[in-house]
Amino acid sequence: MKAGDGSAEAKRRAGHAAAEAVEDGTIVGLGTGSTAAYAIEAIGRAVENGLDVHGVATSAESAQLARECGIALTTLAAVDGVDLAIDGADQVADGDLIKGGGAAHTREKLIDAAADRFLVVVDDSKLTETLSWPIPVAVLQGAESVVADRLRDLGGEPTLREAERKDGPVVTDDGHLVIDCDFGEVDDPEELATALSAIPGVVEHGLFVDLADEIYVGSADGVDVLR
Ligand SMILES: O=C[C@H](O)[C@H](O)[C@H](O)COP(=O)(O)O
Repeated sequence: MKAGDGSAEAKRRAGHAAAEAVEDGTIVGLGTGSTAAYAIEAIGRAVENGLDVHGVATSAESAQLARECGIALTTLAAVDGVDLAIDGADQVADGDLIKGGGAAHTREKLIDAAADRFLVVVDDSKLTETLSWPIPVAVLQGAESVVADRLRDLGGEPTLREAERKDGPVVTDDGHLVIDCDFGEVDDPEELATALSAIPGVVEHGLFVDLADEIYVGSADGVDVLR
């Protein structure tokens, strides 16, 4: 499940601009998805030219790309902190995000929230007035039907995410299932985020409230940075 239909050029611009914020000797959170991939590739080119960084990957996908790009990897457990994280988003409204279109939001939130500075990279198709994209909710295996009932109690329409080119549901890098829950327009993201986090069996949800420090928005004209 993927959001938006932004141009590759707009994504590339956002990813490359954010990668310029990476400083020598730092620990960098490496986001997941097609836009974050442009940032990872740009960091990789900087590493080839002598930049010394260690990456903390938010998914198997970003770890693989980082290795291909020559970026040394470490883990959250092995470092004192993350200096900067660069990650994509499926929808952005008033600085809040919906993430998890690639089912990576659990590790993404852990690493993005741990970073001193969290840069979001999106193309301009992701910007909206009010968040309304179905919210990805990672759940423990076996908890999907009780969590779905609780999501309906909150006014949502839950759908278990089905895998492509595999029978059955999507299983995340950490072995969880994903329910995409449509709440329509989310007027109070913080209230909904708190309610989702309180459901037993929910591992993590894709509402990222008040976490982003800067949002790099790529478009046909260039890059705007929203703070
Ligand atoms: O789980 C996936 C992540 O949250 C991605 O960062 C998000 O889906 C955006 O991906 P893309 O840049 O490919 O639209």
